[in-house]
Formats: sequence, structure tokens, C-alpha cells
Amino acid sequence: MTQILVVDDDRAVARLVQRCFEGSEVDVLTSQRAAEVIPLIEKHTIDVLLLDIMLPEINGLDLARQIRQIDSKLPIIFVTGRDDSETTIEAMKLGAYDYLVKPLDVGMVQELVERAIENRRLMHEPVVLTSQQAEENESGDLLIGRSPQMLAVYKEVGRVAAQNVNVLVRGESGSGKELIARAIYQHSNRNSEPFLAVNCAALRETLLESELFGHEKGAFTGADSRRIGKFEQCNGGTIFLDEVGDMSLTIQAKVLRLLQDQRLERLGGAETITTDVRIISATNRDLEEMIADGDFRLDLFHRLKSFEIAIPPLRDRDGDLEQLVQYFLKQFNKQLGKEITGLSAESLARLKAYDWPGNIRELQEVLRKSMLMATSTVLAPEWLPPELFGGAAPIRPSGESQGSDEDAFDVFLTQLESRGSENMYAESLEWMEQRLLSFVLDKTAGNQSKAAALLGITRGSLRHKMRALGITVEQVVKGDE
Ligand SMILES: Nc1ncnc2c1ncn2[C@@H]1O[C@H](COP(=O)(O)OP(=O)(O)OP(=O)(O)O)[C@@H](O)[C@H]1O
Repeated sequence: MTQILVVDDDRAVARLVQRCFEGSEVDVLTSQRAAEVIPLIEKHTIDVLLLDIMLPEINGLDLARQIRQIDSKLPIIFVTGRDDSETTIEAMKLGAYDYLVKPLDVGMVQELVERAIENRRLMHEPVVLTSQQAEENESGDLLIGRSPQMLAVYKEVGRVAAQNVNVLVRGESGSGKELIARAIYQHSNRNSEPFLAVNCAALRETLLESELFGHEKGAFTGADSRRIGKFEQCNGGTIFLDEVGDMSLTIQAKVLRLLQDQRLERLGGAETITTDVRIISATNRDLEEMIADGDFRLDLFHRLKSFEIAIPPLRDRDGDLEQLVQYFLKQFNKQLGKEITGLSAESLARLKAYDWPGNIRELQEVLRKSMLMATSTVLAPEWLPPELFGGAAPIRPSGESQGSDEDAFDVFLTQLESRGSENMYAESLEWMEQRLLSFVLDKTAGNQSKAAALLGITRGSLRHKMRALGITVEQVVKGDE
């Protein structure tokens, strides 16, 4: 269970945050007194702290300094009554995750807290290179696979982690670039400093520029207060630039300058700020081709790849598929309350013959969906999706799930009931969310902004849900073909 702590002498703030997470997996603890905060943090595992800057007994910033001594990586979101840029900057320099200005907006609180929870997870959940012991122990995210190809990758992680150089992680979509980036960070000398991830493909140019470099009030329409960018906020830490090939040339030039002399200016600002960040970047794009086409800067490319790690696609890893299948079967049995003991020989042969363009993430999704539908304890080919059969749907047992989604839902509900689920509400919602998101992303050809607009949720929430459900745009679009 995720736990967040809200500290504010204004009870309305605590009530609003509690409302934001009603019925969710997030447990909201509240306190109105500064003196209670440290004992609460020591007693409970707090994932995110929402902290009023103007507490009656103590300044929130001073309290944050004390908290940093106990837990240097706890994401703190400051809540301020007024948009006072000096205090805000002070807070961000202290390593605050972000800040919110009252009156609070439910959607914004949800989105920011969800992002902070994800950030906490990225920093904390250890990425463990597989060993028998690690698999048994099952804590954190495991990097499964002992193929010679992956052993070579682990060796490179070990070789580069402690060196203070920028690393470019390359690999196809879903092949584990983010996991490898986190493994590098966790084994680095900067592992007690923050790790912030920015997806360069997820934001429009101005927003990405402001996310990375910050902006001054009035720098562009909508910039109604000063904002500290991730490079400044992450001073001393590590930034993960995901989908780095999607940065515009303007932003590339700014990142290059930052890499050359660790200096930056906020958007619309004149002050030069010095910062010290290590960059781990990742891409599945052909940067050499982009350079040849004038879409990516050669000088930046060289700076980013002081060291390069290439993750092999799943289809090229000898023997890893079986191990990953075993691991995910165990994981999903637990999550879905199933008791599937293994795959039939034909199912395994199908999995091995398939190309896995979406790599591990696609394998996860295929297994999860198939396990959700399966009525037997051995996963037979009829439960596998059509793409594994070259597009032709496998024959399902008569009378089951051949028809509409409505029929499939009835079958699913019957299965839940017959296995005595005590979590039908959550499991059915997840089932429907899977379909809803896949449907909408299909309709919008994978455009997440349009999909979020259709769904009436923010793009951040959509991305969060996609990640939680293991949905990737490539897969959704591919399913349409
Ligand atoms: N070797 C592995 N062992 C176990 N799980 C893995 C492994 N590699 C990847 N995964 C899982 O597969 C999913 C995709 O991994 P990740 O997000 O790191 O891929 P990525 O290459 O960064 O994807 P994208 O290109 O979409 O950004 C995650 O859920 C991750 O935990």
C-alpha cells in the first residue's frame, strides 16, 4: 500500500487530498502539527509528503531540512498559500519534488502525487541483477535473464555505474532501457542524490524546455510564475532523459551547452545557473540516421554517449524467454489470484517463434491478458492473442470468448466468481480499463493527447494508467493492423 502524509494546519487541505485518493491504493495520513511529522516518518513508510510551507510552529523549509537528514530521497511537495517565487526557489533547491499553490485543484494534486509516487519507486525499488537468491527473495524489480547477451549488459552496467560519465542506453521499445538506467543510478556514487526521469517524447517543445530548464514568470503564455527546471532541481543527482531522440534541435542545443559547461538559463531569464547532473539517456531511434538527416546533433550525440549500452532485443537472447515466462507467471498468478502452473508445449513454441517487437513489455502484456482469460491451469494456445498466430485468432473452446467484449466480460466475471475472488471490483475495473484504454488509443492511432482528451483525464494520468496496465502505444496500434 502506498502511503502519503499531508501536513497542513488547514484541515481543508487534508480533506481535499483524502478525497483525491478515496477508494484508491493510496492511503492518506494527515497531521496538523509540525512536531508530529518526524515521528510519523520514522514510524510509517511514507512515499510522498505534502508539506505546508507556512506551519504555525516552524517554517516548512526548516522542517524539510530536518526530514532530509532522515530520508534524503522522500519526495516533498510543498503547499504554499501564495506564489512567492523566492520561497519556491528555496524549496526546489532544497530538493523539493514540486510545489502546489492554494487553492488546490483535485486533478493537479492527483497528477502530481502520482508522478511523485512513481519517482519514489524509480529511486527506491532496487533493480536487482538476477541470481537464484534474488529470484527467491523477490524484492524490487528484477532484471531477469542470464543469456550471454544479457550477462554482457550487466557487466557493462557494473563497469560504468561508478564512473561519473554520461551513458546512452539503446534498445528496442520495451527491452528494459529504463530498468538498466535505474540499475546504473543505483550502483553509482550519486545514489543518495535524486534521480529524475523526463520523457522527451511526452511534452510539447516549450513545455519540455521549461520542464528541463525552468522558466521565469511571463516567459511564455501561461507561465504565470517562476519555475525551477529538472536540471537545476537535480543538482548533484542523475537525470534520465527517456526518448532522447525526440528532442527538438533547439532543446538539443541547450542540452549540449549544459553538458559542455554545466550552465543554464531559465526560459526568459538572464541569470546563469550552475548545476552538476549526470545524464543517462535512452532511445530506440536510429540516432546515426537522424544525424545524417540533420535531425540530431553529432556533437550532442558524442557528449551523451561517453559510454553506450546496447540492450539486445528479446528475440536475440538465448534462453531468457523461458525464464521470463516463469517469472511473470508467478508474478501474475499472485496479482490476478490465478493458479496457472505453466504453458503447454505448443504455447511455449508459439512464444519462442514470435518476434516480440514490443520485447519484454509485450511479453508481459500477452501473458497477463492470456492468464486473465484462461480457465485452465495450463496456458493452452487458445488463450494466446492472434498476433502470435500471424494474425489469425486461435480457436477458443466452444461457447467461450469467441463473441463480443460483453460475452468476454461475462466469462471473466464467471471465472472470478468461480475461483472465489475477493477482489472482484478491482479486478473487473482493471479488465475494463485495459479494454477502454486500448480502444481509445486505437481510435487515436496512439496519440496520447487526443486519447486523454477523449477519456476526459490528464495525459499524465493516462500515461500512469498505461504503465500500470502494461499498455504500450506500439502494441495498441499494432493490434489494429
Ligand atoms: N530483464 C528484465 N527482467 C524483468 N523485467 C523486465 C526486464 N526488462 C524489462 N522488464 C520489464 O518490462 C517493462 C518494460 O521495461 P522498460 O520500461 O525498462 O523498457 P524501455 O526499453 O525503457 O521501454 P520504452 O522503449 O517503451 O521506453 C517493464 O515493466 C520492466 O519492468
